[in-house]
Amino acid sequence: MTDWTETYRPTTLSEVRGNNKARDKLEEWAKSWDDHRKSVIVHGSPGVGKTSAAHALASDMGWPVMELNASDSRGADVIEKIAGEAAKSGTLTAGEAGRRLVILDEADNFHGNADYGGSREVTRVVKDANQPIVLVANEFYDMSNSLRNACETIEFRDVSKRSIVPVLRDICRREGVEFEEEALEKIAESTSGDLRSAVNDLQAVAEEAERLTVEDVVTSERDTTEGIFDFLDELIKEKDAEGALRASYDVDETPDKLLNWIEDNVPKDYEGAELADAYGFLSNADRWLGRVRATQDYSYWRYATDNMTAGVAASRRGDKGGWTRYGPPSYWSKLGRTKGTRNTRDSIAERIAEREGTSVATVRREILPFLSAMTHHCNNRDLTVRMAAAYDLDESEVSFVTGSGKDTNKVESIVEDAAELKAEAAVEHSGNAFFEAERSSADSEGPAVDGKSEEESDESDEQQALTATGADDGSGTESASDDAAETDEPDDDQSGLSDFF
Ligand SMILES: Nc1ncnc2c1ncn2[C@@H]1O[C@H](COP(=O)(O)OP(=O)(O)OP(=O)(O)O)[C@@H](O)[C@H]1O
Repeated sequence: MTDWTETYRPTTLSEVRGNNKARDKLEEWAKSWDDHRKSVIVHGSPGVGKTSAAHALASDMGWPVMELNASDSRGADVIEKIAGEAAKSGTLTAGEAGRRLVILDEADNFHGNADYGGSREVTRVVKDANQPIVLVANEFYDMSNSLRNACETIEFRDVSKRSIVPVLRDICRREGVEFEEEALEKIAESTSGDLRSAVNDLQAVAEEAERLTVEDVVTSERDTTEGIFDFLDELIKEKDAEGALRASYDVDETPDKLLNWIEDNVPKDYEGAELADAYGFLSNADRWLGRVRATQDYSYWRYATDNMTAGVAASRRGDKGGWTRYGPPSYWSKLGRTKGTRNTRDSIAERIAEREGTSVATVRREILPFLSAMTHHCNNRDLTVRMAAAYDLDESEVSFVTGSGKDTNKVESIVEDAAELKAEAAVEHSGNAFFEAERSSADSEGPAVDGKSEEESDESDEQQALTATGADDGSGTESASDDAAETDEPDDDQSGLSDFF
């Protein structure tokens, strides 16, 4: 059966649902392009219709599309050629006729591709473009400062349940699928803002059932999550490295989703040095996933899987028994999906980045998840207080990182204690209260680094350049620092977490 997300891809802007303002802005941008000649960044969570909107726009405007993405091997000179061609074609064919829309997909990933000469080159091309360019990105802040500043910006928000349900209803009618209204609502709810996932889920359930009922939706949700709980039990408590890897073959999840499940659940049973080791492996796994994204070379998936399964199992020390309430990656991995949480996350990340002298992207990908795991539900109160003190976190920020309720006495008292600690520290000396303390306590527990990161530092230049993907968030100033992240230089940021142990 064909993929419904393809069949029902919007062909005109008016079919793009749920982001009316963004849609109008995009249209306005295109219509006035001749006057401003700026490129535009369209950013937002996956599956909210950014790429579809760009294509729909082109079709509405009657512009042919030239699409490139970060893994394309064609390089910046190709974009330059396309972007610079307007002058030529403009003379051949009068006015708008020679116009085409350049869509740069995964624009937050270009710095990972050496063929493009890094984001600096892309920025230059984007600035001088003779054709309208739409840059599509998930993570606005993963693009360099100068690239962001050179462009107009349009944010696509998560699609509301209210906008998702009619899309699903429409598809059902066109496919001749009978449905309970409530079933559609259930699907819309569980995909929280991601319209593509909603359409995919709808298709998956509809293929199994004559008539779509709420029970069908609930059962299908349960089926896809059931296997994973058994796997987590095996990985975290029972199997050795090889067994854990084998067990993962039966799990029906992509490695990136699996990583979310593992990183959310491993702190429920691991602690101290074993947790630190496990996070070292998870962080390696995440880097391999980053390489997959940057290169579209899915053969790297297996290294990600090795790290997150065998690595995590091998980090276990001592027997684990009993029953643990594992849960879906509801908290941390969903952060950043809504604008509110994205703003909180980014504001904390910027502060930590400044304090730790690293990039916002590194903080977001590596340090915040780590802090979140180590202070989960404020279980380690002392550590949570030190963290709040070190980074000036208020109640809502502590609750964001730890996952605890904002108004709980626990969080309030932590923030009070943090204020006291800060006052004391101001007397002695300020500085990095949190990591200083962490580092010394981890030192005393023996080396926690898994050895893999050392191996990684022996990698080829090319791989180091790829590894640098996560380092260039552009939050710093342009020039020297950007260059370092975009060329072959290994970047200090990359050492990420392991440095703190
Ligand atoms: N706003 C929307 N209106 C209508 N359909 C949508 C919308 N968003 C997503 N879809 C459906 O999801 C599919 C994927 O959307 P699209 O690729 O445009 O999302 P995206 O935001 O670009 O995601 P990504 O960042 O992962 O590429 C579309 O083909 C369409 O079926």
